[in-house]
Amino acid sequence: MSIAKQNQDTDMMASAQESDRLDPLKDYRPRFTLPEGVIYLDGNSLGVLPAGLSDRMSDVIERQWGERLVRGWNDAGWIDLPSQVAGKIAALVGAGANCVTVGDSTSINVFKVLSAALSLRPDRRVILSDRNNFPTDLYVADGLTRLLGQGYELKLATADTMEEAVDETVVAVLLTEVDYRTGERYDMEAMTRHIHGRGALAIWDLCHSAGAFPVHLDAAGADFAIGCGYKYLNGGPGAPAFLYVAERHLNDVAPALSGWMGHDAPFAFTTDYRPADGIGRMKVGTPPILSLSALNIALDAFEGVDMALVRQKSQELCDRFIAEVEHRCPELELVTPRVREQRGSQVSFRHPEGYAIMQALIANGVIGDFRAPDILRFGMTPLYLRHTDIVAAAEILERVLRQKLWDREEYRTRAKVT
Ligand SMILES: Cc1ncc(COP(=O)(O)O)c(C=O)c1O
Ligand SMILES: Nc1c(O)cccc1C(=O)C[C@H](N)C(=O)O
Repeated sequence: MSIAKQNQDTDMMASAQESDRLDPLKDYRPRFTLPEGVIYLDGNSLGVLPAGLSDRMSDVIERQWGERLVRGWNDAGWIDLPSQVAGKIAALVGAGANCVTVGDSTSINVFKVLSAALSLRPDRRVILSDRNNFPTDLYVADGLTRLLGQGYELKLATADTMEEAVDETVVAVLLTEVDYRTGERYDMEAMTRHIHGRGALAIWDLCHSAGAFPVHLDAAGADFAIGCGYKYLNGGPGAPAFLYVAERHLNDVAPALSGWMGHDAPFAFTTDYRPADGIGRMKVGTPPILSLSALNIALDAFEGVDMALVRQKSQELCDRFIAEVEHRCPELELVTPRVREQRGSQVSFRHPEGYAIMQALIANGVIGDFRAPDILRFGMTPLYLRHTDIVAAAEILERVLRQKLWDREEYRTRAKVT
């Protein structure tokens, strides 16, 4: 290695150390349990384990469930747990607490909000989405149009053509704020305004937004939103998802999944369905108390956190990672926008051997993930990542490439889950 490069590397590490020293979020790291010897850059797929969660879950399992048994619905407050968790999530996504509910998966919630949106504008027949949206959103939207028939259809555009594609046939536009592959971010407020200008409804998927940076659903005028609990919210694998309905629509939406928990009086056990007032009607079945408890506990890690500082640090980590990787690994092509406002909280690079490179990187202690066909994806989670982690991760990535550590058959064999 040249002396000049060595000096530059030393300067970059010194700058990261200084940023860590001054980091206003540094005291939050102990709120998480992080395995030794791992730099975790995949909190955008599955969040880490919050500290103290297992002890608190033992209490839920052994005391609430084991001892209280069915009495737990009342004594342990299980029946109100969805509202309690919804309140915590509402605060993170800029929504009134009465506009959010928690439960089901994101996919199911996509179905619920789409069908609710269609019920508001029966004169229009087109659902519009982004061709690059996360597949489940497209599959569910397509499935719903097939179920409904009657001329309903899903149309697709791209970020460049989206505005133009919102015409007088469109009933709802279903967009993910941050692209799961590239990290590119829609301007939620401007796009929502445009969608409304064309007489359509705006539905936002916040899977890659909630807990990653401040979201302002009410202020942006969004009509509906959904998001998952297991990424930046750290609720654990398969954690319940959330759903938002703007206050102005709360009592007008007709739930397609009219389950008993969304009934006005579930324990009256009447034969006829009468939707609950407000957001309660979007509930379907029995809340999953164990996973909801884990999400509830996980959300405590956000207590007192200034999300503006999270955004600031996330962008610094993204910038630092881009600079480090471009300096060390010129063969990787950046696919995430360089402009801070145009991206979420992840950085992605492209390489034809991306899968094998990611496996070698993971084997060497840096966990990111791979998205087909060729994207290496790195999530930035400011509450527990340090600037020095970013430099160390880039150093290891450089070693994996320079020493061709990825060039092994075992790293080319695709796992079931990537
Ligand atoms: C944008 C987006 N929507 C939806 C999902 C998944 O939905 P579900 O929670 O139903 O698996 C993901 C990731 O899994 C996602 O990235
Ligand atoms: N939900 C996932 C799962 O059940 C298994 C593996 C990964 C995931 C993910 O969250 C993928 C993620 N939505 C993505 O952005 O690629």
